[in-house]
Amino acid sequence: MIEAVGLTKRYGDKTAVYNLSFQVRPGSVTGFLGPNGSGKSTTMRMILGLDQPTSGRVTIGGFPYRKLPNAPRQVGALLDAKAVHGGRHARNHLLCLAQLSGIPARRVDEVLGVVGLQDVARKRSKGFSLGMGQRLGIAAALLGDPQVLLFDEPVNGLDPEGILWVRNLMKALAAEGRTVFVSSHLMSEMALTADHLIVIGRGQLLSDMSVRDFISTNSADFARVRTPDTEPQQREKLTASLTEAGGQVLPEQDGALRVMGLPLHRISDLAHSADVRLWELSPHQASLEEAYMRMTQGAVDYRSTVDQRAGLQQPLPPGAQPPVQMPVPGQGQPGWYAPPPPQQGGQPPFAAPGQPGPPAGPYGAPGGPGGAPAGDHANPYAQPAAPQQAPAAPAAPALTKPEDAR
Ligand SMILES: Nc1ncnc2c1ncn2[C@@H]1O[C@H](COP(=O)(O)OP(=O)(O)OP(=O)(O)O)[C@@H](O)[C@H]1O
Repeated sequence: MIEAVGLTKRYGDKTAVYNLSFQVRPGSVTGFLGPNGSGKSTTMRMILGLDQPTSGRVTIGGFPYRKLPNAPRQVGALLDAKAVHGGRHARNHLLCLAQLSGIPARRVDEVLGVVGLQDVARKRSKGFSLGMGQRLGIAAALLGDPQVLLFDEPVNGLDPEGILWVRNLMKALAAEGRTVFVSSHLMSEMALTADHLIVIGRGQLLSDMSVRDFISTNSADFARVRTPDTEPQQREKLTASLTEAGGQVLPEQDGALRVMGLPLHRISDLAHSADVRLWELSPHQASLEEAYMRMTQGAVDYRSTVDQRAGLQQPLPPGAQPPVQMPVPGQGQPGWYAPPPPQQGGQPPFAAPGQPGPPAGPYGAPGGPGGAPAGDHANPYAQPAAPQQAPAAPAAPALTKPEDAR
């Protein structure tokens, strides 16, 4: 188990992580979600002893990483897939890592097979695509057959087939009882991969709950109701009638109403009784991505001015509380963006009604046979598809993090 207690990290006057406490348990995939710059990588580096907390502590199995006996056999991590000596062959790179940690050479060939790089094992990694680099990084993480695995944005640069493979790999590793901690800024991906979610914004905890609870808390049903555009008084009349009947009514940016707490047939009856004509009455479900954006929108460091003009800061649904954000030294004023007044224009973030994406997902159960003995010759994670070939394309991947540019 990974446990953080009051974890805080400051770089000069910049607070990257503030008073973060959470637990990551074995046997499940825990998604670590947050917008760019929210402190995910910093937290992972502190877990791995690569950065010292300014205050608080984080332990793995009760030990800080640096005091963990035989750490490379217990903990594997993919932090930065580009941190590879590009002049080395993929196999040599893994061999060096294995030798440093006293891991037998045959394990190198095993993990190359696991990640589907066996056919390019003797190619220099500087010719690798971003996706191949990710696979090599994942191979390195798996080398010591560790019980605890950390992956920082593992699907970065992967094609859809690669994303599906990573998703199944994570689930298979967790099904074997391992602790799997995966960071991402994509809610949709985590909803399909993770069992549990830890959401942070500006280095602070925003949510810590199972995916199931996150979905039931955040993807409430609602109805969209539209009255004739030419008769605004009809809209007001209906709003009053629905509110009086116990419904929660929010204006949508396109002039429709979002109604919660009343079934469709009741809305229809109420409109009829109030002598209001309807142009639209349709059932919807708020998407998980929308809930995540709402949760983190006050904690986004980098925001397009176009987003602001377009009203991408969404109102809270009735009853929902904005995340409590304590002022953090070095982070300026924490903010919750108030809903724009209905007349100010703007659009909801998603044109179509959302699909919450059940955690089981369209891809079914984990691919690996749970409980397969470690080091078994049968490859529990191997993908059926052919490995990617060495690309002719240039290798230089796009910089993805602000710190890469430093
Ligand atoms: N070594 C450093 N020195 C100064 N500031 C840093 C350093 N490392 C991170 N930061 C800052 O701390 C904050 C958190 O960064 P971090 O990389 O942990 O976020 P992240 O959630 O992993 O972001 P991303 O999703 O973009 O990778 C950012 O504002 C970042 O610029």
